[in-house]
Amino acid sequence: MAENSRPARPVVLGQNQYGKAENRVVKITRDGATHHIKDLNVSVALSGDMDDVHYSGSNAHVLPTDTTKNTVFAKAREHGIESAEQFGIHLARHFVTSQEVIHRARIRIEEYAWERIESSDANSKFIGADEVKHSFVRKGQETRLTEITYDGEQWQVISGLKDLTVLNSTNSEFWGYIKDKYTTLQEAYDRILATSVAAQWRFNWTDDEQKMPNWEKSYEQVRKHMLQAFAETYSLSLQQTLYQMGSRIINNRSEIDEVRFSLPNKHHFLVDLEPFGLKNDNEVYFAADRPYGLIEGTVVRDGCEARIPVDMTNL
Ligand SMILES: O=c1[nH]c(=O)c2[nH]c(=O)[nH]c2[nH]1
Repeated sequence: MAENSRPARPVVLGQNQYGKAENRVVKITRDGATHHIKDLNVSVALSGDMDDVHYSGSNAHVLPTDTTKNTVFAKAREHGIESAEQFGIHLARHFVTSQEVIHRARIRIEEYAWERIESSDANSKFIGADEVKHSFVRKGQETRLTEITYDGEQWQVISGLKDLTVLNSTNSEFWGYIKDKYTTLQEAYDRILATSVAAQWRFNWTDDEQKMPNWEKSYEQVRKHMLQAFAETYSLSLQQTLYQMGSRIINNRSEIDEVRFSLPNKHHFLVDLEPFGLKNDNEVYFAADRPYGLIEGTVVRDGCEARIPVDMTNL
């Protein structure tokens, strides 16, 4: 057989590519008290001289997918994420120019957009700004919910929302918890706190003699108070934040007697970049999707009954 010619094969390998898909990288850039967030889902697909690994199992030309994952996180720190396009171009160039055997890189990126949470009047006077500088709500509408029950005499209206995703890039700690022989969690003194809020609230309008609430205004105000309480609470646990969100609603909205929350703790783990000689001072995070802590609870006006079914909020 002539050198470089391929052996005759009855079955021939066609197009192929490989890499790590869906690297969930969150980059926080701190400009004093003002934080900026970039939240990406980055998928890497590489192709090149990959015949051998398929035909014979030789890995000599394989840059491990694990390395492509590490590269995404390290480059987020080293190069920064100005835009998804700029980051994708940088990554693709890196893979193709740093490894002779890689001839083509395809980088696909989904970007999740966030906007800042507006401050309450009291807090904006306190911090001197209309927005909380480290608090964000995911763009895109949440789903609004309602359930109405009528038995010919009494009304029960429970309204709510789901998929309202919020994030604080600072002002969250978690420490002082039970440690048993299975505990490995390190105490956190400055962590990301993120959740996708599912909440339901019960109106105290129960009969036609009572003045009916303004449902539209009520929804808008509940949502606002919920977001502001999330943003403005210095949190020692998601449980504490849950209670603050509920009590802010109960204290500000006389038409509501009870709120129930189901709050998944959307964990963001600081990526260890030390092996690549990089410091990671609360900048680059891996946004894990599962498993997640699930924090649930009811907040009720003193003297009122809790009637929202415990397992309703996950629907
Ligand atoms: O806010 C939190 N509450 C918990 O109960 C908990 N448990 C955990 O591992 N992390 C956290 N965070």
